[in-house]
Amino acid sequence: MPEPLISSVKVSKRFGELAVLQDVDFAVGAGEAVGVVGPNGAGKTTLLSVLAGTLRPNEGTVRFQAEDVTRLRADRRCRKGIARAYQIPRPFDGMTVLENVLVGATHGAGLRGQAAYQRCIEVLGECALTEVANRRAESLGLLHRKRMELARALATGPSVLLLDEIGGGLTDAEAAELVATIRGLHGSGVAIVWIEHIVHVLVQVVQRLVCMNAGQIIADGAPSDVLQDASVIDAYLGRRVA
Ligand SMILES: Nc1ncnc2c1ncn2[C@@H]1O[C@H](COP(=O)(O)OP(=O)(O)OP(=O)(O)O)[C@@H](O)[C@H]1O
Repeated sequence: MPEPLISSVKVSKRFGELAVLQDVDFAVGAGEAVGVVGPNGAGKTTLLSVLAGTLRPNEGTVRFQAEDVTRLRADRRCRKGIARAYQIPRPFDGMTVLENVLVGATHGAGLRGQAAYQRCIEVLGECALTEVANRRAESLGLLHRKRMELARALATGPSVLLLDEIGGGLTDAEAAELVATIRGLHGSGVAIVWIEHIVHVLVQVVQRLVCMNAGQIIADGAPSDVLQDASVIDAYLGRRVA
């Protein structure tokens, strides 16, 4: 087996007495798109935080590009190529869309001057934000805010993009537009780990689905197989999905 791009190896995380992750082995290959589903409180966001470096596991290791990054801070991991976009976009108000994305290019990727600006122009295009580049972030609607959250993460030049329920709150038409954008990003070679409760949206992008329950991975495989897995139906879906 080749070394995965990013992985957790026997990762456990506790909050006080609460065991939120238990011995979780999770691996994503370069350029792969993996969806993560599971009931509320299953530990999905915690796993993403452990991969991104905003949470330190109690046991186990996180590896990225064949390096043990368990003790590396989130900003250092970002420089190496691990970027994260949040469910609730966190724009810098008072700044334009372009300026927000520039923060990702300068602080996240360490680019300066023309190189940073050029990266932003490319990313704004990839995220269909060119037309609103000079608008203030706080004036944007939800879909554009989500796109900007993506663009800021993308401007850091990631090899893997960690997405946490980025489809939440969108209409079906808006979600379809976001799917098209994320498919484009994946097509350009960025690996994607996407937590999402809207399963029919998720499976339009990912080739592999992981289901978590009570801090453990209970299924991992092709989306069609995982969605028919009896333990996944029991723990999460409640019924078979077509
Ligand atoms: N900082 C924290 N301190 C204490 N408990 C926490 C903390 N963060 C998460 N938890 C608890 O850990 C458990 C797992 O939370 P997590 O957010 O990882 O679940 P999730 O699968 O992402 O759920 P959801 O689908 O609702 O977002 C929950 O019981 C949650 O309340």
